[in-house]
Amino acid sequence: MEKTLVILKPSCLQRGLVGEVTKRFEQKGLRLAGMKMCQLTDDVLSEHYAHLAERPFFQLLKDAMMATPVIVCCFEGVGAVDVVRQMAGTTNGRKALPGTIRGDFSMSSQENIVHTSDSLENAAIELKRFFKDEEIFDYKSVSNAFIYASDEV
Ligand SMILES: Nc1ncnc2c1ncn2[C@@H]1O[C@H](COP(=O)(O)OP(=O)(O)OP(=O)(O)O)[C@@H](O)[C@H]1O
Repeated sequence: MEKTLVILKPSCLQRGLVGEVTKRFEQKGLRLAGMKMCQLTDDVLSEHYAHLAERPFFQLLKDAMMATPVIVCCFEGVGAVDVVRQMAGTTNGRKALPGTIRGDFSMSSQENIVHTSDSLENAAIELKRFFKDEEIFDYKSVSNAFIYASDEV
């Protein structure tokens, strides 16, 4: 089953939106396969945001991501990477469409509530960055009765 990384950013925790954001993904039909609270470090953020290293806001972004712990989540489902990305909305909260997480809860490019993997390839890299293999639950290991109905067996 396709898996993607979601980071509930410090802005999500500070605004008290953890339940709301998680609820949206769950209600959509995505399945939570991993979740933990952790304090990010400058080193891991430099790796995670390496594509932004030359941007003027790079250090500010890293500082904002270390302002409080974050919650890293693994959601899974058919087409999960694109579904989650669409639900998050575009980077700038002021431009994100209403109905998306950023469109509904952010007025900022930086403090935009969630990070979501932007491709299947990056999702695999990012999940490895933030989770040990054993921290991702394998739903196939339990009875079929627990497997959420989906168009993929
Ligand atoms: N112009 C900006 N000013 C301040 N922060 C920014 C700006 N552009 C991007 N960021 C921050 O850097 C993060 C990563 O930027 P990127 O261009 O990869 O956007 P994204 O793929 O929509 O976001 P994410 O990777 O967090 O899902 C953004 O989510 C945001 O927090």
